Amino acid sequence: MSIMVPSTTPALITPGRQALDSALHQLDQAAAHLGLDDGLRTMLATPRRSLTVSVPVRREDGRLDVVQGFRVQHNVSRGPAKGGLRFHPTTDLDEVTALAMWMTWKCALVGIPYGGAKGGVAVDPAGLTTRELERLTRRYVSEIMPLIGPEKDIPAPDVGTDEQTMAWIMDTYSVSAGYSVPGVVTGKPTTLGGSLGRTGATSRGVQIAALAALGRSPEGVTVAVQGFGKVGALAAQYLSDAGCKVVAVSDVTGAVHAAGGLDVARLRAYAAETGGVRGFHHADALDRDDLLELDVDVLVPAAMEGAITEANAARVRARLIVEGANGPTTPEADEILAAAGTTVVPDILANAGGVIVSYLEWVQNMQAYSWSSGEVEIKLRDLMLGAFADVRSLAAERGLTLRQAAHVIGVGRVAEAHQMRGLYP
Ligand SMILES: NC(=O)C1=CN([C@@H]2O[C@H](COP(=O)(O)OP(=O)(O)OC[C@H]3O[C@@H](n4cnc5c(N)ncnc54)[C@H](OP(=O)(O)O)[C@@H]3O)[C@@H](O)[C@H]2O)C=CC1
Ligand SMILES: O=C(O)CCC(=O)C(=O)O
Repeated sequence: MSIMVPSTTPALITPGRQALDSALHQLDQAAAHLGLDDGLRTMLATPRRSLTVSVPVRREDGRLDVVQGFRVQHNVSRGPAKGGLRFHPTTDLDEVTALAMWMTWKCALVGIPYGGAKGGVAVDPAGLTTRELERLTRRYVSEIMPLIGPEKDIPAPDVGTDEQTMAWIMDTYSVSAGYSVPGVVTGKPTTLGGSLGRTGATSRGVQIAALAALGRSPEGVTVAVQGFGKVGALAAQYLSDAGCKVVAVSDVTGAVHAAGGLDVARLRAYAAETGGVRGFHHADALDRDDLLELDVDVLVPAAMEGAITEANAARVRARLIVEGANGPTTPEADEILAAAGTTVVPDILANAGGVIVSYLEWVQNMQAYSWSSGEVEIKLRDLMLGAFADVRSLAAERGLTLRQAAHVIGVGRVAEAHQMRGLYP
C-alpha cells in the first residue's frame, strides 16, 4: 500500500515538506523496530482529517486580505485530538501535518489520553494590529468549528499565538454554543479557566528533562538557547535559576553572548521592551546561527524546525541537546550527532511539559475545579520524569538513541490502541 501524504508544492522542498519527511522517517524507523505491518504503518503515516480554510481578514485600511489556515487531526485513537495553533508566514499543510503527527506520539509517550492535532495560519502576526489579529483568529475558528470541541479537538498556543489568542478562540466557540465552554482550548488566561503553571510549562519541562539528562549538578553548566519566545525565554530563566550559566540566546533579531553568563531576567525585560535580544548592552553580539555551534555543555533549540541539519551538525559542540522546539534536528543531523556521541533529548519528550499542563487544564475545566500551582507542578514533574525514565531504559536495553526509543514507545502505544479497538483489522 502506498502512503498518501499531502503536499502543497510537490516540486519544491519547502521547510514544511522537510518536517513531514523527518516525521515520516522517524515513524518508519519505529514501525520497523516494532514490526508493524505495512497497513498499520500506512494508517499511522496518514492524518485522519485535514482541513484547509481560506480566512478573509479585513485590514485597518479597509483592504481585504485572504490567508490560508489549516487544522490537521493526525490521530484520535487514544482520545480527543490535541495540539497547538501556529501563526507563521511559512506555515503550510505539510508542516502542520508533521507537527500533528509529533503531537500524537508525544501524548502517547507521556501517557495522556489524547490523539494529536495541530493548526496553522500562514500569516506574520507581527504585521497585524491587535484588532486584525482578533478578527483573523475569530474567523479561522469559525471556519474550523466543525472539527474542534472539548471532546473532539482542543487547540493551544504554539509559535506566534498566546493566551489572548486562546481567549478569542474560547469566546468564539462559546458564543456559537450559547454557553461558556472553557475546555475547548488550553493555555487560556487563568481568569477564563486557564491552569496555573501553563505559561511556563513547556519551559519547566525542558528544565526537568535537561537536568535529568545531565545527571550531575547543574552548577556552572553552560547553556545556549536558540529562540527567545514563550518556550526559549523561560527555559533560559529556569535553567539559570537551577544554577546553569546561560551564555547565549538568540531570536530572529540576532544573538547575544556573555561568557560569564547572561542576566536572563534583565534580558527578558529588555527583549519585551525592545522587541528582541539584539543590542542588549550587557553582552556581545553574535551571528544568529553561530549560537548553534558554540562550545557549551547544553544546547536548547527552541525556535523552529530544521535548525540542526547535515550542513551544521558536525560543527555542533554541545554534548547535550534538549529540544524545546518541535523538529529542530533533521534525521541526517541526528545520525551525525549520534556518531559523535552527542545526546539528544527529543522534542516529543523534552517539550512535552506544555501539553501535559494543557491536559491538566482540560481536566480542571471538565471538573469545574482548579488545582494549586504546587499540585500542577508535582503532576508535571511526575509525568515528565516517568516518561524520561521509560525512554532512557528502553534506549539502554535496545541500543537505541533517545529519539528512537521515544518514538518506539509513542508509536507502539498508538498502534496498540488501534489493534485493541479493532478499527484497522
Ligand atoms: N508554546 C508551547 O507551549 C510549545 C511550543 N513548542 C515548540 O517550541 C518552539 C517555539 O515555540 P514558542 O516559544 O511557543 O514560539 P514563540 O513564537 O513564542 O517564539 C519563537 C521564538 O523563536 C524565534 N526564532 C524564530 N526563528 C528563529 C531563528 N532562525 N533563530 C533564532 N530564533 C528564531 C522567534 O524570534 P522573534 O520573536 O524575534 O520572531 C521567537 O523568539 C516551536 O517549535 C513550538 O512548536 C513545543 C511545545 C509546546
Ligand atoms: O498544549 C498543547 O495542547 C499543545 C502544545 C503544542 O503545540 C506542542 O506540544 O507542540
